[in-house]
Amino acid sequence: MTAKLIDGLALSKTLRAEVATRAAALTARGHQPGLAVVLVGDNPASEVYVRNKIKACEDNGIHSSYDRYPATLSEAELLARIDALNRDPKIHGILVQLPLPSHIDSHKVIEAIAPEKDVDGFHVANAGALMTGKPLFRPCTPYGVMKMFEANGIDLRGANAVVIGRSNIVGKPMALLLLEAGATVTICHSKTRDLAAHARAADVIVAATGRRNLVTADMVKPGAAVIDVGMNRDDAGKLCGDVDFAGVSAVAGHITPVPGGVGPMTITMLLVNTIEAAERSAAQA
Ligand SMILES: Nc1nc2c(c(=O)[nH]1)N[C@@H](CN(C=O)c1ccc(C(=O)N[C@@H](CCC(=O)O)C(=O)O)cc1)CN2
Repeated sequence: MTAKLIDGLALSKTLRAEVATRAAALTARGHQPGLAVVLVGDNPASEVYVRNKIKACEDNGIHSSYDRYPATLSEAELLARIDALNRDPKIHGILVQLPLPSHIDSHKVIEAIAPEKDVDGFHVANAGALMTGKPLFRPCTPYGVMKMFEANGIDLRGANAVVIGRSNIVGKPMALLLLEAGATVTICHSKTRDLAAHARAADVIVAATGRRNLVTADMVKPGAAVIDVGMNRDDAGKLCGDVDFAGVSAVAGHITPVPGGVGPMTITMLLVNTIEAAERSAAQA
């Protein structure tokens, strides 16, 4: 079997066109959507992601502001800036790029963002609401993965889904979204005793560990959908995921590439969440 490629760039193009249409409609009514992007420190990967987010806003009719701070910024200074952005009517979404420098408590920072502007969906109010099925925003990466399932006709009802990784950003919300869609969900992680046995029983695998080649062909049931959220570098410095792409492609039914898979969808869903925030705000004006 050769797996069907799930192309995150192509799906992003379609979804971003819808975002641009909604942004234009809001702008015509005097409510241009606005996203505030905040970056602290000089993590090179974060710089790339932030640059791509700002460019995606520009390309699709969303106004963006960019606060770029040195790693020496204090937690109090960052909290004061978030407070100002919470009160700025031109800003509908606030994105604080993670990770933050270690002297800043990222939980405190996320909790300072107004839940109705928390387009990352990380605030405890949105995380809790995700648990009960009614979040204002779904976290962008797992939300993007759900769109990939939908666009490729992958039926999750009754499917065995294995999520590898238990981060607040990907693993935990991913598991909740799969559960909401009717899958039987297992969350595996670094302490899981027999990862291969869990993975082999799965119709759907979402790998989000940051460990290169963690998922190999012998761990995949023929025909399974394999979604790679990993972002690693191989020995030659080339970007790669958590899945042995060449080996697993020969067994899986669907597979996402890295790059060009989940990554672009993360940015696309940030735009979608920002539009939704702006539409809610316009509806209340
Ligand atoms: N505040 C947030 N911080 C972080 C998030 C997040 O959703 N919100 N997620 C990750 C990083 N991330 C978004 O910020 C992200 C990762 C990867 C990509 C992406 O487009 N990857 C490309 C390759 C890019 C490259 O060449 O390096 C791809 O896979 O094709 C976008 C966003 C942690 N922090």
